[in-house]
Amino acid sequence: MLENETSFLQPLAITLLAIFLILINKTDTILLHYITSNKTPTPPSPPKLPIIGNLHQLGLIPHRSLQALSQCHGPLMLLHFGSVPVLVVSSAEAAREIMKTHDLTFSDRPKSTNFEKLLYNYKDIASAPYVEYWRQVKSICVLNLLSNKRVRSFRFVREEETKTMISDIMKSSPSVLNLSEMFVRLTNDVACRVALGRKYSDEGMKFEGLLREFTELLRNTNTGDYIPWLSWMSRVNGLEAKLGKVAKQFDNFIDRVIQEHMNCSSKSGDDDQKDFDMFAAGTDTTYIVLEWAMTELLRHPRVMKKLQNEVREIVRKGEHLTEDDLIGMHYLKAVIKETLRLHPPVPLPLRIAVQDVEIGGYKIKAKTHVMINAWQIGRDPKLYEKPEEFEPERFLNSEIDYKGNDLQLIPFGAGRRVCPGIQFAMAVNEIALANIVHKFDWTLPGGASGEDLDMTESTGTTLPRKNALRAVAIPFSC
Ligand code: HEM
Repeated sequence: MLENETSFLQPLAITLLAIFLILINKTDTILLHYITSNKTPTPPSPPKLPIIGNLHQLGLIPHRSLQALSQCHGPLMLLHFGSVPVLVVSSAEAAREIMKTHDLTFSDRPKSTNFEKLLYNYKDIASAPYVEYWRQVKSICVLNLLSNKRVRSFRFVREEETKTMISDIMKSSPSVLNLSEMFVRLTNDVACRVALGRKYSDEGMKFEGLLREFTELLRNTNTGDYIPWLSWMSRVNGLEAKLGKVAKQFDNFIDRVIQEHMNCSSKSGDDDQKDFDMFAAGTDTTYIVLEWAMTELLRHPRVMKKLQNEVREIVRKGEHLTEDDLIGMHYLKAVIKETLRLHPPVPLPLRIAVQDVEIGGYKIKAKTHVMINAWQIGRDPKLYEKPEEFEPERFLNSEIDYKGNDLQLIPFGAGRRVCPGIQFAMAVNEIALANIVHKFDWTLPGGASGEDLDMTESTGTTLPRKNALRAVAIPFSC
């Protein structure tokens, strides 16, 4: 019986073992198939060179070179700047994935030696890591300086400084004016008065020169950030020494400001810390809007005339233009919006992935830098008719806004790290532009035509004109 049973069990055991082995083999194959078919690809990449990766493809005007590359490789492409992977985002849908859907994953900023040296080891809001410190300083800054209420309360500063600019223009008419310089001074003076209690431009070129060097250094990138073993270059080419010098001078300046505040017992040292961003993020962007708006108006006499008509109808000649008058100036707002679409002062806002994530079917690894091509998105023919034309009318009856809700227009970014200075910047720009076109008619030096106006863009993280904008003001007489 037992023998019989054994003889029955033996083939059964062999059969079971065989089934088991087949199953294992099958499971293995299924698993392998699953793994291979589920292996998420990385975004398309143009071929790269050893050591420098794709850095050579950036050219002098990166947002334009990246636009050309994305036309071959798509709205999500992976480049390598030296050893650093950089995801370049070139469509509104892809930007939505980064700045809205996966905002938390991309809530950090890449490190930069220049920011580290100039901004007290990332103590400013714009480059601070996404931690409690960032949350606190951003809310202090918004509460004290940038909320709607606070921005409204600084109205008299904007009106006074605009008046000073208009009277300077009046004095120099009909000579050729450097408008770029005037716009820089206006925005710096407003920012200094609001954040530091007084302006410093009346101390002559020393302060303005320091601010210029400071913002230029922040605009530039350091080779060592992308190719670490080449970081010695900044010692040889003088960049490190310059960073040290400017950081020291800026530190002395801030010390002086704090001392002045303490003497007046009006502000605490902590309060002054939040003020750095007024220079780092605020002034090097706001004036750029005025610069390009006037450039486009000089190139498009039809738009200039239409804007002047609107402003001059609301505020008659000889009357004083105030912020109350801006409410009805819809064309003015459309002109500024159109300027922000074509010339976003920060063309390539930067983020960094804090963890692995899948975007648009592609795998993005933690620590990948992200560049959102806001400049290209604003010129996307799928989103805008005749995208290269300056036509403020497109925004007259449009709901599209620039506050970060409509990803097709993101000059101020979007999501958690959106710019908190939108109201501040727009308030300065609107009153300044309205006054400039209200009080003067404008021509180009030597009677040049608008079509001949040089449109070359500067290079760097912000996008001013390469060459200063010069024009002639003729006081409006009838
Ligand atoms: C037209 C003028 C301005 C433009 C176009 C602009 C643009 C931007 C952009 C694109 C960002 C990055 C947003 C993102 O990553 O999503 C940013 C961040 C920032 N901006 Fe502005 N900005 C302007 C004016 C200002 C002003 C006037 C201030 C302050 C007075 C300011 C303060 C900041 C700060 C503190 C951040 C960092 C926010 C963060 O990282 O959480 N900006 N800005």
